[in-house]
Amino acid sequence: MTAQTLDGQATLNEIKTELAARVAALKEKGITPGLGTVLVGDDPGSHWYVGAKHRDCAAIGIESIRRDLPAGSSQAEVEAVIDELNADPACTGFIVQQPTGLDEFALLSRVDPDKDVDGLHPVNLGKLVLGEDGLLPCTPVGSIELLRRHDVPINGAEVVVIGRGLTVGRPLGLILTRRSENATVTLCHTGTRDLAKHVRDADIIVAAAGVPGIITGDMVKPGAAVLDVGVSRVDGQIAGDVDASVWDVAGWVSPNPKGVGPMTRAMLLSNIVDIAEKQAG
Ligand SMILES: Nc1nc(=O)c2c([nH]1)NC[C@@H]1CN(c3ccc(C(=O)N[C@@H](CCC(=O)O)C(=O)O)cc3)C=[N+]21
Repeated sequence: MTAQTLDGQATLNEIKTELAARVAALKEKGITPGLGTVLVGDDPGSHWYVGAKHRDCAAIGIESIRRDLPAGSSQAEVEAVIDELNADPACTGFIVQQPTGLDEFALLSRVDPDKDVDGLHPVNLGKLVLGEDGLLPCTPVGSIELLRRHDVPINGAEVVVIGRGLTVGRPLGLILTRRSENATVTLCHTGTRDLAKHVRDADIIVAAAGVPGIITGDMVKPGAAVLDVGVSRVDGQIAGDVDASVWDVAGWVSPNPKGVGPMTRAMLLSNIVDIAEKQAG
């Protein structure tokens, strides 16, 4: 048996077509959505992600507002740019990428929660915990959307999430246990004593550990859906958390690259269009 591919690249293209129509309808009402990015430093990976996000925007009619700051920028310099984008009516929403070395919590908290298209502002994470509507983080929602669009059943499913990080594992556990998703979630992490024991029972496995090949075929229940979210670099190549042996056992696997990465970008675009539509009334 070989698993069905959860093709994130093809799904991104499908979602872009849908969003382009919604952006066109907004433009007829005189509204042009705009995505802002604040990028600090010269990490090549981060530059690639930000570039890809602006290319996605251009393809569907969203304006780009790009602010690249040099490595070593001060807290006050980054905060001034955040204040500027908070106040800019052309900026529907924005993200702050790679502020390593600075007080990240202070930066996140300074973003207007209504423009927080990363869904990582404490108000939006708090709303998620409280069960109120707010902006949601892109990678968890993109992972769920990838499953939905391939008809992988989520309601009642046993899901094992590996990784408790802020951008994926922790919010994903919260989203999947909402009534609207209704999954049973086991959240595994570096303190988990017997990972294989938990993974064995899962209908859906979300590997976001950042440990290359940590999920192997012998750990997976036949027919399970496996999402490979982990991104490591081995000899310059992207290495996911999912070993090649999983493809012979699983029912569905998301490749890496071209799996969850493009879906993260799709949900960023979707968050922007959602905000613009709400403003349009
Ligand atoms: N504030 C903030 N927001 C982010 O959304 C954010 C961030 N910081 N820091 C870094 C991570 C990483 N990230 C990715 C987005 C798309 C791909 C993606 O589309 N990757 C392609 C190709 C990757 C390649 O070939 O290099 C793929 O998976 O097929 C990957 C990674 C967003 N991030």
